[in-house]
Amino acid sequence: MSGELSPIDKAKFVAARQAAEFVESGMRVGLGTGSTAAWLVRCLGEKVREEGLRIKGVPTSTRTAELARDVGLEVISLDEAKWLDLTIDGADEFDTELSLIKGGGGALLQEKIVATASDQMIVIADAAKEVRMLGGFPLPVEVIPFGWQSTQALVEEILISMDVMGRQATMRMNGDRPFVTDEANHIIDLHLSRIGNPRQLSMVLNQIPGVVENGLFIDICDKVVIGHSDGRVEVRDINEGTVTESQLDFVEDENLFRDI
Ligand SMILES: O=C[C@H](O)[C@H](O)[C@H](O)COP(=O)(O)O
Repeated sequence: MSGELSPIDKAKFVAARQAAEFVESGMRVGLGTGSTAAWLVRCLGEKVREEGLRIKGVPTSTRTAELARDVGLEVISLDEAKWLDLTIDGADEFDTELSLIKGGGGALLQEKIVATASDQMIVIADAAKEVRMLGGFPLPVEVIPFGWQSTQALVEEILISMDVMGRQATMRMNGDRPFVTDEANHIIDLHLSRIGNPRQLSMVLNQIPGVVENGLFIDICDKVVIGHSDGRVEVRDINEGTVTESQLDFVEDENLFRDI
């Protein structure tokens, strides 16, 4: 990638740049997956090279692990880290309670395990990810391949019984084959348009035997760093209820602009 960033990439970049300031030397840091999290990984790589930041990173997917190593981060497994100081990740949607939909890139399982094993989770997002009610983005549900069609039928039955809007469930495809996650599972996307009670839906979905996990992150995220394409960054904190705002410059750094 070279030259001018698109407005959306500028927004993702400034969110990542700001969030990288929460990372301190000595920390064990969960590294999210996706295009926004990739900016974070690049920013951390830059801080390691330029400022001597010393951290151990736990990636949430094979592609994040690859990028993290490429930019010079020390990568360890969650089992080696056991517990993390902080996880920084992207999201597909967030609401006013900082509940999230994640898994657009299929990494929701590792992402939820890593975020839950962290003292703090910070989400980085462009402003378009903010919604009044979750559900506009299809909700990913990770299922084991064995009997996935029966699992999908059970999911659909539950959506009907809960009277959830939309109700359509589709197998995520990669070409003409089902998409396969890092854990060798499949993803069923639920096209719901609005999720009135995300907590209840999450609990009910996870009770179906073939369901491994779903992309609703409830009471996991502590802060959202929201980037705008003009360089403005807002930070919302669930505990302190604070909103801070700052303005970041775009930094022309060839290393940061490498393709994922
Ligand atoms: O599985 C993917 C992750 O949950 C991503 O963090 C999420 O889809 C957001 O991705 P992006 O930053 O590319 O919009």
